[in-house]
Amino acid sequence: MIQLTASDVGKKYRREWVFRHVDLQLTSHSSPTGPANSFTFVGPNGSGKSTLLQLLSGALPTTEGRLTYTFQGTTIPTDTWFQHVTIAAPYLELIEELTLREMMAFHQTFKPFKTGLSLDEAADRMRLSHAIDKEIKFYSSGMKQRVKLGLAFFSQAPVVILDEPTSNLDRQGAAWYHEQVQTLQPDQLLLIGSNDPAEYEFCANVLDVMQWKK
Ligand SMILES: Nc1ncnc2c1ncn2[C@@H]1O[C@H](COP(=O)(O)OP(=O)(O)OP(=O)(O)O)[C@@H](O)[C@H]1O
Repeated sequence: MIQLTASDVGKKYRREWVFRHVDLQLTSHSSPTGPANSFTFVGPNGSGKSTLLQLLSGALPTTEGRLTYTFQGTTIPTDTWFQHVTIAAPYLELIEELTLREMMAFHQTFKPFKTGLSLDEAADRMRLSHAIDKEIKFYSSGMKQRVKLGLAFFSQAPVVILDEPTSNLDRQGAAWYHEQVQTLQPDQLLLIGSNDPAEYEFCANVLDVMQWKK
């Protein structure tokens, strides 16, 4: 079981607080069956969803308060937390000079895929078999988004963070996203940042970041 705890966390850019006094306990399911447990952070543009997700991923430091991470009962040092997290977000770019095959092989040098998933199978699950040997710079924005999401869905990571997951996806792409979410395992924890109710309709835990802006 994976657990993230935020205790009185706040983030300030220059002189402005984005949010303060965030207390959270985010835990994956302890039962070995069923879908992954998920939490969605909602709020208007600029309210701090992406900032909070980046803090929780360990990519940004907090200004005040404390984040603690435990995996299977053991506390994980902050500087190795990133090994447990996979993230897909608009501000995280793919290496566009690589082909999809090369991108997936590179990604797996630090985040292996779930056991047994080959590169060809992964491309097939992204619906990108036909473009596996094409450089990503020649992909459409929807194809790139499927690559970002696929890398997150298929990685063997206990925490999956998706910021604006269906941006650039058409209706078929959005349906594909919903299918893939269902394949996350019960011992994985899914965290979403969203403004679009259709992307988190399955999620039982919806948290408005505006509550931490007072
Ligand atoms: N690197 C930065 N330096 C200074 N201010 C920043 C930085 N990143 C974000 N901010 C500010 O922090 C606030 C929260 O931004 P954030 O991107 O987290 O919001 P968001 O809820 O994800 O917005 P959106 O829905 O538009 O993606 C905004 O006021 C933004 O201008």
